[in-house]
Amino acid sequence: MDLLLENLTVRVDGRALVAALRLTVGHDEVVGLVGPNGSGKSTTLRCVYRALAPAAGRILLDGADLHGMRRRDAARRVAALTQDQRVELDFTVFEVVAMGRAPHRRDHERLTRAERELCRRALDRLDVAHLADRSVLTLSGGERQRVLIARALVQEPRVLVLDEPTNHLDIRHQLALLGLLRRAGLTTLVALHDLNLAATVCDRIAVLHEGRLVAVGPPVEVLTAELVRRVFEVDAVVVRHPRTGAAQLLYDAPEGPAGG
Ligand SMILES: Nc1ncnc2c1ncn2[C@@H]1O[C@H](COP(=O)(O)OP(=O)(O)OP(=O)(O)O)[C@@H](O)[C@H]1O
Repeated sequence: MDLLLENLTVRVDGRALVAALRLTVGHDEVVGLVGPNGSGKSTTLRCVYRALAPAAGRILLDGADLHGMRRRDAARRVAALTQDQRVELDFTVFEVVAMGRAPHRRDHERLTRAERELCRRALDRLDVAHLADRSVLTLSGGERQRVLIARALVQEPRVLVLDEPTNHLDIRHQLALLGLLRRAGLTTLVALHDLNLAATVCDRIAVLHEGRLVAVGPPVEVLTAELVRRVFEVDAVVVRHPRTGAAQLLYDAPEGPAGG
């Protein structure tokens, strides 16, 4: 499914938080949204999972206006992992993952055998099967994050929107998650702070600066020392990973090296 952000503009109190953003994410493509704090990444994603409505422009899914759809129809197509998703009720991990089926079921309908199997597979893929019967209230930050990603997958969306999904994850689970996103076969838009992770996993990177798209393209083309200095205000050397060829940044230490 193709996702098209067509001249997306979001205004709050007359100020444009995102201005005339045009971006496509193709079927089976992983596009990374990067940019400094406050550049409009979460605001953009919030429009895609319909927590915010655009002031101007449209979001199209295979040509259909996402904000014109019934809530349930949108929820069958788009799953989101947001920054502020909390699970404060005493449900088990399995129950929380099963909630991802809600857009596909009528209220109080029992899960089918196939749906239970789908949930089990998602628990396995996110390495949380051993926690299935635990209360979500007892989980660590990284475990909870993986449970919420499993819930997004059982929603069987066509489009996946993730806001900083590697938050709380140790490096093994960060890489495992990003590998999973690559193999998921979904239209994926993911906000990431870590430019090296973004360069490792994304087909294309879109760079936001003060609410505007300033660059988009394959990581090796977009992540230049000049762009990193202009947008992120840090000095870095861009190298190629000796085994994968991915662009990777080596940042200059701030003045006064540790221990120096
Ligand atoms: N409801 C709101 N009212 C006023 N300003 C807002 C609102 N929501 C967001 N903003 C502002 O819009 C700008 C963009 O915020 P956004 O959360 O999209 O940035 P971000 O790129 O995701 O940042 P971060 O990297 O810090 O998560 C920020 O300056 C933020 O303070």
